[in-house]
Amino acid sequence: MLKEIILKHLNKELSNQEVELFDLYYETLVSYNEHTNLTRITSRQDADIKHFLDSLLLSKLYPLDQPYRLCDMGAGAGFPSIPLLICYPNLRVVIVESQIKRVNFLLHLKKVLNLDFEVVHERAEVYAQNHLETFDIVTARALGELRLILEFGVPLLKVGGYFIAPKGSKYQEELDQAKEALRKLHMKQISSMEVELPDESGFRMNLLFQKEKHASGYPRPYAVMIKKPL
Ligand SMILES: C[S@@+](CC[C@H](N)C(=O)[O-])C[C@H]1O[C@@H](n2cnc3c(N)ncnc32)[C@H](O)[C@@H]1O
Repeated sequence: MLKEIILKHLNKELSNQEVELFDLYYETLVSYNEHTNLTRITSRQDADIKHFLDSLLLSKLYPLDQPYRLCDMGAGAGFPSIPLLICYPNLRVVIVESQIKRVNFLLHLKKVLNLDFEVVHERAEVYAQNHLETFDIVTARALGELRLILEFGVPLLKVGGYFIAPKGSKYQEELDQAKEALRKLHMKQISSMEVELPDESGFRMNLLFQKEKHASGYPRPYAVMIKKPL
């Protein structure tokens, strides 16, 4: 059960209201998924671990108890930002998602859960060009390799803001490849947290970076980023 999983791995007691919201989130996701493909993870046990717990683990990297502006790039069906918002309703969440079917699901979910967040139908790198230095925290799960998502997301951060990157077993390779991106975007690695998800559900390396200075000229157009990665 989610309550036990969260208590065990996050030492956090979910309130009845939070449990009800997660139940409703799960039901809404699974029933919408019957006509619109959003996720392959549909059993309750898998959703609890691979979606809800995995998202909430990010709260261990940095305290989220302030009204931070948080941007979740490519959130798909709402991960990791919606579980974080359920437990930290003080957050001011903006989701930037490029696929309309996922945007429509998120707007439906917003009504069903009666949560306050913004959904923008746009590519993250385009949104970033028009919203430089506006967020305290930027995150993205399964959106792309680290150096690419850093170029998408770091320009959105205020100086002093944090970039949170949940990564898998290839994290070291991605970190090595991202050296130049981290240098050019003035990002310093602050911490990392390694987690084995329960029930052999996979390995996680959650990475936390802080922005030291704003670098102008980023993000570059997508075609340039792909042709000449930082
Ligand atoms: C693999 S899914 C991951 C979804 C979610 N973050 C998760 O972990 O379950 C990647 C998502 O990013 C979206 N996406 C891909 N490229 C994007 C971009 N440039 N800007 C915004 N969203 C993007 C896709 O539509 C998709 O919903």
